[in-house]
Amino acid sequence: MDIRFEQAGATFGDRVAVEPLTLSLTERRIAIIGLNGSGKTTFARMINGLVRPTTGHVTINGLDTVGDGEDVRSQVGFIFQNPQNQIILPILREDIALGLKTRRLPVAVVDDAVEAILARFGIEHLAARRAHELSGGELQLAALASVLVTEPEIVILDEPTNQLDLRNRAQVETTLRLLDESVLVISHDLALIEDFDRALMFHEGRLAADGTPCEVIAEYRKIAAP
Ligand SMILES: Nc1ncnc2c1ncn2[C@@H]1O[C@H](COP(=O)(O)OP(=O)(O)OP(=O)(O)O)[C@@H](O)[C@H]1O
Repeated sequence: MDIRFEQAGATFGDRVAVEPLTLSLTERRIAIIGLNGSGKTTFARMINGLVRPTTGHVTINGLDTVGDGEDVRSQVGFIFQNPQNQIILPILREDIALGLKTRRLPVAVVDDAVEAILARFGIEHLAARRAHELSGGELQLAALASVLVTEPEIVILDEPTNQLDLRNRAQVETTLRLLDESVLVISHDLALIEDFDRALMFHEGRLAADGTPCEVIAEYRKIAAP
């Protein structure tokens, strides 16, 4: 994977959410940390084109997030802070199949892919369940399955362990550890990201630290200290 920001920044009205920055991300597991409102989600949304840069360019494997938006979104899966907002169809199996059906793939291909992803996450028993009945952890895994079934190269997760109990948190943590895809994780859960390949810290819209999780977490503790 090759994510490049070239003097790319984002403003909403006169509010600067992400100041223009230039960087290249090629590591497989990247963490994004920082205080509330520091620009993490905006930065992540710029990667799949959900937020267009107001200055500069963002490219993913050479594709521009604005000019090649559709191709970019097929390469970058995004799992939102509240996975319940992501599940569209009531029955989980149908929801997981949706992303493939919109690509007009043959039914047998869709069915095989859905069964494979359910098995990969060990959630076959949830396939016929209604999404609104699922627990937070089950829903988090279901949202991951719905995104990964379309085989994106990069997966972005916005606070994947937020509001999860210890058991569900461990389940999601293990799942993340075993993913083959490149992952970018926004998290306030520092234990989750401590063995990642690289960490970025945002502060007041600026990329304020970039290095190993150990180095960046130390910077974060400094700015978070009262
Ligand atoms: N759609 C929007 N319209 C206006 N302002 C926005 C919008 N999205 C984000 N902002 C502002 O941009 C800044 C950065 O927000 P962002 O959601 O990127 O922060 P964050 O670091 O992800 O925060 P948190 O940890 O609380 O989720 C904030 O001041 C926020 O109010």
